[in-house]
Amino acid sequence: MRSVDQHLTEILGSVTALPPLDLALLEAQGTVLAEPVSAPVPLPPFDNSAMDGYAVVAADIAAATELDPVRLPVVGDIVAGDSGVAAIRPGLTARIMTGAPLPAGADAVIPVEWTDGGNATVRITRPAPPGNYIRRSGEDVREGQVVADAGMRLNAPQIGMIAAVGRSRVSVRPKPRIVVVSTGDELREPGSPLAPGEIWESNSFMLTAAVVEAGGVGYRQATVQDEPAKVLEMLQDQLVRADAIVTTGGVSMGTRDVVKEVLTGTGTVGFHKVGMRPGKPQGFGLLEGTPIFTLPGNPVSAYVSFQVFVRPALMAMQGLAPEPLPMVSAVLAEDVKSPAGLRHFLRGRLSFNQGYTVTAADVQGSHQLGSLSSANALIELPEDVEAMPAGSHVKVMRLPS
Ligand SMILES: Nc1nc2c(c(=O)[nH]1)N[C@H]1C(S)=C(S)[C@@H](COP(=O)(O)OP(=O)(O)OC[C@H]3O[C@@H](n4cnc5c(N)ncnc54)[C@H](O)[C@@H]3O)O[C@H]1N2
Ligand code: MOO
Repeated sequence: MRSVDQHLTEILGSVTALPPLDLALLEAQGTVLAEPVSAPVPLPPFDNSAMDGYAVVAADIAAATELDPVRLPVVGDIVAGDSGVAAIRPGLTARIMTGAPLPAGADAVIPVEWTDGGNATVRITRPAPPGNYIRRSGEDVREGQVVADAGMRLNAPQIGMIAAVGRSRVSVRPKPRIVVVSTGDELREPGSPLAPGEIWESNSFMLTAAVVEAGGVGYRQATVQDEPAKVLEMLQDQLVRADAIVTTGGVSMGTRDVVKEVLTGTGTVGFHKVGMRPGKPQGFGLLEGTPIFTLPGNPVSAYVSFQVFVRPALMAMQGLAPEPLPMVSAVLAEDVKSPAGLRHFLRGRLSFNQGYTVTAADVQGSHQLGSLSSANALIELPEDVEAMPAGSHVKVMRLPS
């Protein structure tokens, strides 16, 4: 039997970051930048007004009050998009709109609310210091500044930032394309009727969704029968569209454990008992250079295996650190038991009230998907722990929410 850490080390030693791809900005949403993006010009590129109002020389209005306003002739109108060649001299003002370039000679902007809004002449009722409501060139981003670094996932703010520095395309690590395959003669498509002995197929739906949650593109492949030639042919057919393949089922000790049968000795695929519960029977290797993860068929085992082994690999393929899901320390609400020598992942409910508390689900069988779907966390108990009393601090992996 190998440990969880040994199995993960083998996996991470075999997967590499996907080669960068040049994508149009919106196509790059959710991908990870492969190179830093920097600003070719400062932002804002020019000094401009933060308010709709009047550009003035601050000294001209130093004595302005409600009772004794300063009157200034309005010599022009400057709107956003103007070329910025306008200028004023002391004693004059120009009407200016938010985002419009500050005219040469002006050193303050007076919002229209501090004036009578005049067109030819304006009465200003309050003084303002130099710099008032002026947005200076470069005060957002300096010329040459890196605004998004390699390794950053492109969410809405980063996409906005990259557009704001004038870039329409970016070099990114594409989302890994993961083909998810279920095997089992007993499996039927949801929506179709069940004959005796059959169940509705759920693993491939769950894991295709988990791939998306981990930043990949999931391709759900229809279930194949437990027939060795068909399984191998289907897996080989999938290689053209897969950066990795994830299978569930057919990897333990049964007479029809077809995934194990056809992949043993194929490529570099190896099968191991891993010291964890759930998720003991695992397979991993490269099939014509493509990573393949053969996860156990019990639904909870498949899910936990995905989070523990496949997710970190997906991170690495995106050029990210192979992080586990976020972990927090929580206080156990009740006593728990754990099998000796195995890392135990218990489904639980994590709640926050000044600190985190976690309650293990009542049932923990690896076929009991109900307790996974109502869990929001996995309690991770180390191999050397056999019991933990209520009140102990435990490591808890938060499930994607
Ligand atoms: N003699 C032994 N038997 C088993 C062992 C063992 O060590 N010795 N290990 C057990 C453990 S632990 C697990 S986990 C399972 C893994 O079995 P397989 O990976 O071979 O999976 P299957 O036998 O195909 O299925 C197991 C179980 O899960 C259901 N299943 C499978 N695929 C799906 C799916 N896509 N959607 C929903 N449910 C699925 C399947 O019907 C079975 O009930 O082996 C134990 N046995
Ligand atoms: O290890 Mo199996 O994956 O628990 O049910």
